[in-house]
Amino acid sequence: MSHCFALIPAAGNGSRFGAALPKQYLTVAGRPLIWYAVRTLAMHPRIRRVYVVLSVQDRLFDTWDWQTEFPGLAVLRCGGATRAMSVLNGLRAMAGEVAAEDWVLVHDAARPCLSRHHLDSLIAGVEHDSVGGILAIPVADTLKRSDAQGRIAATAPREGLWQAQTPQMFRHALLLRALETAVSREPTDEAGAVEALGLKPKLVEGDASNLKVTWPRDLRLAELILSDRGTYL
Ligand SMILES: Nc1ccn([C@@H]2O[C@H](COP(=O)(O)OP(=O)(O)OP(=O)(O)O)[C@@H](O)[C@H]2O)c(=O)n1
Ligand SMILES: C[C@](O)(CO)[C@H](O)COP(=O)(O)O
Repeated sequence: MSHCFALIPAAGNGSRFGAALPKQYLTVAGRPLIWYAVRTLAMHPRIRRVYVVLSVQDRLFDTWDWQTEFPGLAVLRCGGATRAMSVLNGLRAMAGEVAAEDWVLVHDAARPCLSRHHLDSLIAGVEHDSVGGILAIPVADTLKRSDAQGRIAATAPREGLWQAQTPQMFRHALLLRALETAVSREPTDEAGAVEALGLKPKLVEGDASNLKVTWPRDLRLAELILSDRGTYL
């Protein structure tokens, strides 16, 4: 039977957020933002181990006592210049412990509102799939294409469009091959690299609560979601 592992790329610097420190280390209810994703993944009964990929220059991760709460957490100091490079380096570093057919669930450090329910849906939806798949949500709003003056150039059809989220779940060997092939093109997610092999990952419907903290306004929304769920302990 294939096992499931989680890989959290956390080597970004949050340039769009624009804080004094990388957004994964901003404090949310007394804990670093990344703690919430680590906690949900580490507590899921199907996930054998959680790996975190840090920048080699990272001096902030170790200011939190991770080992008391999450003794199995594995820290890989091999982040790269792009998200794809960080994930690829992480996959290479975990290769000794993870079999080719094992599943790897890649999840952004900046998506703190991942829930047990999201993980259950993704694993159930993908574990018997031959390619793998991702959480995503169908586009709900009417889409407008802008011109250079910030005016509407066209209304774009939204049929068949989804917003990609994480986790993105693929077998270790397939994802490694996909990223080794595509990394120089800087795919913004794992599915993009797998698609470039000519494969069609599965879309598993998630929900908008699994948002990514990209801009400062996203942080308040994430805090409200976590607080509403009683996730603050
Ligand atoms: N070189 C990089 C860039 C990003 N990430 C990680 O990829 C995830 C999603 O990326 P994004 O929101 O783009 O984060 P940042 O790169 O930090 O933000 P920005 O693009 O605004 O600089 C985050 O967990 C981030 O830490 C990474 O591990 N290595
Ligand atoms: C992986 C991702 O979170 C899926 O939405 C996204 O692609 C991350 O990259 P971006 O920098 O926000 O484009």
